[in-house]
Amino acid sequence: MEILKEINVVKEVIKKIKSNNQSIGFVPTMGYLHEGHLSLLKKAKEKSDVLFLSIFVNPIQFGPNEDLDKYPRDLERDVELAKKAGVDYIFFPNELKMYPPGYSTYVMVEKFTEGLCGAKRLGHFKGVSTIVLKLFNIIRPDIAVFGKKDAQQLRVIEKMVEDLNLDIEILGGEIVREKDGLALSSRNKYLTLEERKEAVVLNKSLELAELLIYKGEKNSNVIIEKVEEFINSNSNFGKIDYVEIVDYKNFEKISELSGEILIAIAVYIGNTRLIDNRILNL
Ligand SMILES: Nc1ncnc2c1ncn2[C@@H]1O[C@H](COP(=O)(O)OP(=O)(O)OP(=O)(O)O)[C@@H](O)[C@H]1O
Ligand SMILES: CC(C)(CO)[C@@H](O)C(=O)[O-]
Ligand code: BAL
Repeated sequence: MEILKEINVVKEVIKKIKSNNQSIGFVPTMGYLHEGHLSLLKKAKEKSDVLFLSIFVNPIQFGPNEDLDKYPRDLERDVELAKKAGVDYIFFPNELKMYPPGYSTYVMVEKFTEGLCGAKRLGHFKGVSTIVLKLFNIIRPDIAVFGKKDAQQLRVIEKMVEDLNLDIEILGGEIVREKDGLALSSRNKYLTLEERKEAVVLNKSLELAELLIYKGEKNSNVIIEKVEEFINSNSNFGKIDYVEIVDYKNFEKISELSGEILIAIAVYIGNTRLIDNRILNL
């Protein structure tokens, strides 16, 4: 496994791989790897000849009051985990090389970024789609894998690829969870012991939503209300950022549930903002 830091070196490596007619699989991350990331790497490896992982805490997707500075980083540990996962190359770029002074170009996927995390983290998805397109242009992957935990991000990237006619297959990886149901996230590290216990409330509230839907409830507002009630009455540190239900394909709010739907939630447990969701086919 090699760690590449320079964009022009990556481009040379890519040229060689392409000239050997080998396919490239790619998993973009912000590092501090966990089993969720490893499952995406496994999926990408199964479908490609050469496996690329990028580790880059992308400053332009963080708002001014967010956790850019304290976002967990541990390259040494990431390198060991990546080796075990069969990664061939880690792209670990320097911030100034990605965004040199005078950097001016951004990508904006409209409509799909208006609600959910897009409404709560202004500018977040502009930063995500911009860095992902830059990474795609540098690495030129055949396939790229994104986690369903960030369901809106996955849909935004699919839409960008479709709208900009990129020849990249986007795959979604299932959400990997702790034994008690909490979705793995690098940000779980911020939780105190008490907050960690309480964080199961996200998954449990989604279990309740699923149960109500399978019992026949079709009204979005009823489900949203019950999920909010559940979170509020089962947590001391919890503060709801949003609970939303949209049609997963088009990202439009729906009042009556049918087809492929996304129930997405963001909840602060103490100061830590966690997200979780269910994608259901009704
Ligand atoms: N529990 C999980 N299961 C599957 N994929 C995941 C999981 N957590 C993150 N991913 C995916 O890993 C990729 C990189 O995400 P990222 O590096 O932001 O990790 P993260 O754990 O989501 O961090 P954070 O939640 O703190 O932003 C994304 O495509 C994301 O959806
Ligand atoms: C896709 C991504 C690596 C872009 O910075 C990030 O948003 C993430 O880790 O999900
Ligand atoms: N997992 C998406 C990256 C972020 O929260 O900024």
